[in-house]
Amino acid sequence: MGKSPNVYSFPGVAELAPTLRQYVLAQQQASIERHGTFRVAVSGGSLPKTLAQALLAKGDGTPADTVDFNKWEIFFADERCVPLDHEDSNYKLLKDELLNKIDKEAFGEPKVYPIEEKYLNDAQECADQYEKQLVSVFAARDSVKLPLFDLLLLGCGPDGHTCSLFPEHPLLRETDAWVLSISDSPKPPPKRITLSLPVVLHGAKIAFVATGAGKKDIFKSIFETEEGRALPCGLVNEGAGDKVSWFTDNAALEGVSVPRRGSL
Ligand SMILES: O=C(O)[C@H](O)[C@@H](O)[C@H](O)[C@H](O)COP(=O)(O)O
Repeated sequence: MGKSPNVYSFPGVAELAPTLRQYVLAQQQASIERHGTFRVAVSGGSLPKTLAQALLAKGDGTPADTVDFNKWEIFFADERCVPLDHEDSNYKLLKDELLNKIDKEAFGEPKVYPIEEKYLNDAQECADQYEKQLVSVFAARDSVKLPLFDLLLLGCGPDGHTCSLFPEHPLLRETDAWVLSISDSPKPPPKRITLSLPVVLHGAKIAFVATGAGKKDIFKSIFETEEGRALPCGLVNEGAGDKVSWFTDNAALEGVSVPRRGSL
């Protein structure tokens, strides 16, 4: 890819949120201009909370600073195979943190694509059916090789995983399927579905949101070492170059040698 990812660093989440908002709304605007909707994939973890902080903030009222949720189509970059009202569900997390708090009168309502509960017992079936949902939105598999998300909003685990793509896992080598199942996730719960690495890399923009001193070691590895470049987050950096942006904080980047900026 050649070009490096953009790394943005802030004193903390409160300072990061307005820039994340600006970034997401710029992608929203560009996507609506391109094709009338904004197709986003989101992860679980700490992301929904930070995203809510960014998106539920009071804008300045201009179109460029207004979230147009009616145009949003939200998918899950990864999901746990549990009922949608289960404490482990990424859908529930997003609903509790963001969706339920949207002022729908003012900002509209996103179309959300959760996994289908009837397939929960079989992770592979759950993944296949989720892929079918993607096919129905992004066009038939025979007409597009990969779905094109306008924006993927992802986390970075302490081992360098992203979505439910874990270090050295065979799923990282999958080149055909759009959505994969995993039954031995090292992070509980074990049964999950995840977008494949080629789908992530194909995204128009990819943003990692990861903060706190707990990320220091893994950031050092990802940004400074060969080994780290082979971890799932490192592979996204390598494969998607400057389509990737990292929204992080000074605590996570302490002692990490990577060029960073404090604004877009
Ligand atoms: O379903 C999941 O487990 C998440 O999608 C996962 O991939 C998460 O994004 C990372 O583990 C980072 O989590 P934090 O943001 O909490 O560090």
